[in-house]
Amino acid sequence: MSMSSMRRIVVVLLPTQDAAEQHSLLNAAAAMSSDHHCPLDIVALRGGTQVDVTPAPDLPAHATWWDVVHDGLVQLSTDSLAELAAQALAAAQLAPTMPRLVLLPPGPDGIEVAALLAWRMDGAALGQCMKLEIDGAAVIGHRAGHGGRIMLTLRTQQAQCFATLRAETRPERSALCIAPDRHALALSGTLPEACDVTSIEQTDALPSLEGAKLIVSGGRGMQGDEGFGLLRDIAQRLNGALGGSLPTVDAGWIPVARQIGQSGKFVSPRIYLAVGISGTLQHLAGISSETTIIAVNKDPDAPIFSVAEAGAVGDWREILPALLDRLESTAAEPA
Ligand SMILES: Cc1cc2nc3c(=O)[nH]c(=O)nc-3n(C[C@H](O)[C@H](O)[C@H](O)COP(=O)(O)OP(=O)(O)OC[C@H]3O[C@@H](n4cnc5c(N)ncnc54)[C@H](O)[C@@H]3O)c2cc1C
Repeated sequence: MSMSSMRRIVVVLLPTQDAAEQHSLLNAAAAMSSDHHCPLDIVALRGGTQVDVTPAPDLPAHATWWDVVHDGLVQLSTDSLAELAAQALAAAQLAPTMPRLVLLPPGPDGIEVAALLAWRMDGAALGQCMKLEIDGAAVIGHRAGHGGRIMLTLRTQQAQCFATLRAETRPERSALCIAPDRHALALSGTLPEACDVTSIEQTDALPSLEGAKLIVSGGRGMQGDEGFGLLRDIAQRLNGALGGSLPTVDAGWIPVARQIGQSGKFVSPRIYLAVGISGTLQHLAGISSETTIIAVNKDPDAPIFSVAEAGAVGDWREILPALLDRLESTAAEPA
């Protein structure tokens, strides 16, 4: 491969991202770097009080890890993170003359920081991609548009490209660990001033998907509000969060903030109860490979059963009321 078509891959890890998302991105970036013989740098950002990220996934031997700490990074706003990322890219001297593909973890913070960096560095912003290819001097990004209703293919030759990447397939559980070439960088450049934050009380009584240890999730098979009412009661009993597939958001049964999948949220609970969900790749792409899936579906051949650790074949109309009764009677039993 000629140097002119060589592209450096730089992964920027944010302190606001959860470990499963970071590992999934690192696995995908490592595979791309090995396939295309591209240099790979990982820039892990954190404030002075945050714990550092251990380079756990199986990284290629040629990877370089930059542990970047800034004592002034207290407020984790996307403006501060973008500023720190820009300072880190300059300080780590990641050959700005070589074309770069800069990758951030998927999710709202990653998307915003990628866009801010593209704007600052006059590069191409490819948005939240499900797949990225390097074809000579070009980078090709595949991503969903209009909430997953159309697929976009974006091709750019720009030297600086910025994207988030959520891999299409569930990454393998990673084998630990090749320690990459590791450097520490302490930065002290000015960061944007902290702004006042006003908290707005949530109207939704259930916990949000972010950080939830248990998620009760429904699909098109729930057929409406009655089914989702039962799921909500079960989630409340178990102190879990409520989620759903894309069609349930389209139907207005749950808010878009609770959509799980490729064009929705990435979640990594310990347990994911999937009811009336068929288990398409686009839905499973939003669930960590570390999560234990329990499925309820009336179709024994539904693909969700091939990834579920336990399940029940049957109609939710029979299974869920019995489950709720059981939870209520257990709660009522004297301790
Ligand atoms: C680019 C792109 C992005 C996408 N992004 C997402 C995304 O982020 N999230 C997402 O979810 N989808 C996404 N999709 C859509 C995805 O392809 C599927 O259409 C969707 O995941 C299917 O949702 P579902 O499982 O709820 O519905 P279905 O596939 O229709 O499955 C319904 C299931 O319910 C079962 N069922 C029916 N009645 C009952 C009953 N009474 N009791 C028990 N089981 C019952 C059926 O057997 C069936 O398995 C995306 C698609 C594209 C092209």
